[in-house]
Amino acid sequence: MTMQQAQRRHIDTILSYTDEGVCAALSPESELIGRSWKRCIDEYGLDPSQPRRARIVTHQTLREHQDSVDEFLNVARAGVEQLYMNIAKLGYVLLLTDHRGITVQFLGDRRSDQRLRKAGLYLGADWSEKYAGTCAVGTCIEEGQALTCHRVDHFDATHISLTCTSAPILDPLGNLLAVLDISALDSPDPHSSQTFALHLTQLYARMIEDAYFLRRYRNQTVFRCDASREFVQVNGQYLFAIDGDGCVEAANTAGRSLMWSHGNGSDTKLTSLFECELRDIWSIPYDQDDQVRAFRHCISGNTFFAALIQPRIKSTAFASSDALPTDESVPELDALAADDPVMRRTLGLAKRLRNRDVGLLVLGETGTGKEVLARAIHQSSHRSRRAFVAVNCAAIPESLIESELFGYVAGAFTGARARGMRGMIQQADGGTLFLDEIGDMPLQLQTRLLRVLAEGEILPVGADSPVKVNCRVIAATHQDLGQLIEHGAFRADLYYRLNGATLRLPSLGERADRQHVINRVLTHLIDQGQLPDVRIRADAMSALLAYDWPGNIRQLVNALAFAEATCDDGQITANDLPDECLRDPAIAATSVERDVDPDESDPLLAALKKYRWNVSEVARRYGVSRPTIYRWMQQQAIEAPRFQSKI
Ligand SMILES: Nc1ncnc2c1ncn2[C@@H]1O[C@H](COP(=O)(O)OP(=O)(O)OP(=O)(O)O)[C@@H](O)[C@H]1O
Repeated sequence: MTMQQAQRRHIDTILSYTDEGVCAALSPESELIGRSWKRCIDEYGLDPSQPRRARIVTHQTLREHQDSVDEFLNVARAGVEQLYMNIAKLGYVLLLTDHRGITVQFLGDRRSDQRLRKAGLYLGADWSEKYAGTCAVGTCIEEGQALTCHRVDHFDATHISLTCTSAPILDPLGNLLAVLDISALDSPDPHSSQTFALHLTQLYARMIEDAYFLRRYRNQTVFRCDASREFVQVNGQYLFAIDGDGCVEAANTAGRSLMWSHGNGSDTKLTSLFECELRDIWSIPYDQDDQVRAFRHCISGNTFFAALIQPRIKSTAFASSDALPTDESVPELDALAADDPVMRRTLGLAKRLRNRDVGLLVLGETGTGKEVLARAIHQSSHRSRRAFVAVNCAAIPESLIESELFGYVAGAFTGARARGMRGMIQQADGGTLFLDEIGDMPLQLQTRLLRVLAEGEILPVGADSPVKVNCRVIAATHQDLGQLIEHGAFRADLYYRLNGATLRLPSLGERADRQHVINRVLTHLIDQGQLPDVRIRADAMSALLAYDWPGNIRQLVNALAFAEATCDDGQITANDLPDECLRDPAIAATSVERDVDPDESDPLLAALKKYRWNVSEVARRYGVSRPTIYRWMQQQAIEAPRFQSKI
């Protein structure tokens, strides 16, 4: 049969499948192929009688797809090349696609270039099911499992001479990251000829996935275990990145399946997965020959052998407050809190990491003091003699942020300074770069920033050669970066690069040491010459402690400045505080109303009359400040009678 005849026959098969919903050519185990054909017809509206040419995306689009998995591609390279060496002689080519099915890496025989390109076995080829129809990559993406799409399993008649085998590669959180595929232009007829290809592809996909996992969690302790004592160190199947309390922060696919078998997908402690105590885990020696210990799995009762993989930066693995001493005194950091448990933990971690070059991510609501913490870390570190450069990614217009951050050379663009400009990253050389509101950094710049962090060099706008920089990066945000990653607005690899450790700042309303913060902020404002020497009286302190501070420490700073401007004799009383810091005025009003003239329809006017237009007294009764009473009077057009005091 000629190729044309075979294609014609295939089109007929699919058309009859469309009409009858069954196909004798599909074996029962091809249920998944049948489902994909159905999707092609019902969901994507593909027409089997109109075979499509392979779609190769433009160079620019390819770059964008490659950039989005940049760090992963670096890790995957060795595994991909090794697999290709094993299969090239058998006539296979290798494709690595991103999670959308775009081929971001390709290894094939140059001599067959033309044929491969035509068949879509090429860099930049789009193998999404939506475009290419049923195929190994696209169907693997949709079904989330490894498969072989052999010859007439393909939907599109152009592909029926191909045999393709794909396996998914997941990131440490279980999301699809990439698809590994091996394909051949020609192959023997039986489907079973590809069984070995399927096993090999799955094996390498797992190896690459694990290499990426270990890379991502290189700064953390990884608990690696396997049913075989001999294999655990070379190729242990189950990987768990753990913190100092033995909590699992991430697991590879095999590890996750062990957790699920436990009926607990997240928040699992190793001590509830295996019959052991925390000290049994930490007593596994890192540096001795016999590094393996046996543990019994709680559910199955099976024995697993475990080893620990040491973090590259030891201290980040010991997030637990009892794993390392935290009583070291670091005045710059100690000053930020008194007795609040969350702050104690945060500052303990900051102390341990202040002299490490690991990226830090500071999380907290707006105004909780993220920049203040970043400065304190810088001041207490060996970088303190060099610059601390703060960049607010949300405040710089998108059009300027690139040149502000990376700088530019003379004549780089119209309007540029004649001598060029050193960007903020370069200004922070030797010191600390604080990237505030990192969640607002445009995606394209995230890619460039990732390179800076990975390679320690920047390329100013318009420059030919990169410049070396060595700065410690502390990033901060009040946004949920996990959600931004899910919506494609933030790069997962940048997140992991920035997040060597997370430092959380509680909101002011939650802090057990609010009084310390209030006193410290006041002292700070006075020391800085921003306020004269004032004192907070007890009634004001009670009100400040009772308030929930939605604007956190920034709001506190403003409230104290306001109160100082209103107070007499350098003493801040409750009356001097802004309204919002006091009791709800409506509630206050009801208590005032009780003892004023019931015939007066306006309670404020009644109160003013009752207290002989003594605004301070009325304010005190309402529990608000004098300016508030004046504002209310203005709003209600109430005018105080002239010479009231003489009446
Ligand atoms: N421990 C502190 N002592 C004195 N002042 C503080 C302290 N923490 C924060 N502040 C003050 O509170 C204000 C807000 O602090 P900062 O800018 O660090 O908050 P932030 O969390 O970075 O805010 P944003 O999310 O809006 O960027 C600043 O005026 C800062 O000086």
